[in-house]
Amino acid sequence: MEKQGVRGPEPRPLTGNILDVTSFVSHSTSKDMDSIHHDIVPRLLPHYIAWFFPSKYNREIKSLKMEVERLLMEIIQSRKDCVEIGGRSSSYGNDLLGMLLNEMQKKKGNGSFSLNLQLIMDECKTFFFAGHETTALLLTWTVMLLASNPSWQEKVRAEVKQVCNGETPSVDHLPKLTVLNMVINESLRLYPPATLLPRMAFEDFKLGDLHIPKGLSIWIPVLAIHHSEELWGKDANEFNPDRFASKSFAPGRHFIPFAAGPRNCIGQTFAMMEAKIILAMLISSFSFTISDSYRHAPVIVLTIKPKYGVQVCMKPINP
Ligand code: HEM
Repeated sequence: MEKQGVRGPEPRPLTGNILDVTSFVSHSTSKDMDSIHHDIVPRLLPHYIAWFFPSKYNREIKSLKMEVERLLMEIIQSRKDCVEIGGRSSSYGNDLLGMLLNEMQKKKGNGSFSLNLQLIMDECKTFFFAGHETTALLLTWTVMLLASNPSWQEKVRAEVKQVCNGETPSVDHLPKLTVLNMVINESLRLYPPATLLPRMAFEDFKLGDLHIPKGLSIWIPVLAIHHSEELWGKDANEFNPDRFASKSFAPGRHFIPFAAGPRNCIGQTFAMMEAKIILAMLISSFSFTISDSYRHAPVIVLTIKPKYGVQVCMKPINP
């Protein structure tokens, strides 16, 4: 990790978190199904009971759920009104919600699987949940890394200046922002927003020396894989975007921030495009350093978040 100009505590590797994750995974794959059930069911039972208990917390969750559904229903209804009442439009729109509503209308009454409003609302919730915090965290950690590594910040700024030439970044510019792409990949490697991928074995199979029985839950430890010295070398815990410059680098094997295979992230290209545009705009308008009040404390609560936030000092750059 470069140290020039870094104020406040130096970002530290994530060893503690990685060990926790690894030990959980090896624990859960080395036991047979029966003992796992014996272990896990008693541990989870209080949580199930707590879930249905009408506590203040549970009442708040339910009321927030209703509020989200009410807001979504309002948006859906206004789209429907445009087409069905006013005849102001022949389509529900060309965004995701519009496409789902158009599909629901087409399939109505033809006997095949049809979408209903509840399913559409659930899809909207999935996309919001899957797409919002993950992208926000990618931006947060990348800003922290750039603020702590001024020479990489300069390299990205010079590239954006040369490629975009003062224009707002467009779809034509994005493939040319290769240094920015390397920095984003390195940020996703060090701080993958989705730290674990839960899977379940649908049939018995062998994984190396391990026998995996049908029905076993397997948690793929993304964070541990991304920090493995065996896979990434001695500097696995350091910020070194250059590792992504190599042509021999094979995405999808050791680098899985968006998972891999048929259930990988459907929003991957969108998220990368969004991140590149936002970071390119930010870096061409501001220079930033990490604040003295920043405390490096990544915590894992499904995603990996900075416990005390990321405070940076921003200075406008005169064009
Ligand atoms: C940096 C940003 C993002 C990261 C790191 C990320 C990561 C992931 C990962 C790891 C999965 C697989 C989860 C699993 O298999 O257990 C996933 C699935 C998914 N993501 Fe993303 N995601 C990001 C942004 C987005 C965005 C912007 C959207 C939507 C606009 C999105 C929508 C989805 C959806 C719908 C799925 C479920 C796909 C399926 O099950 O077939 N994600 N994401």
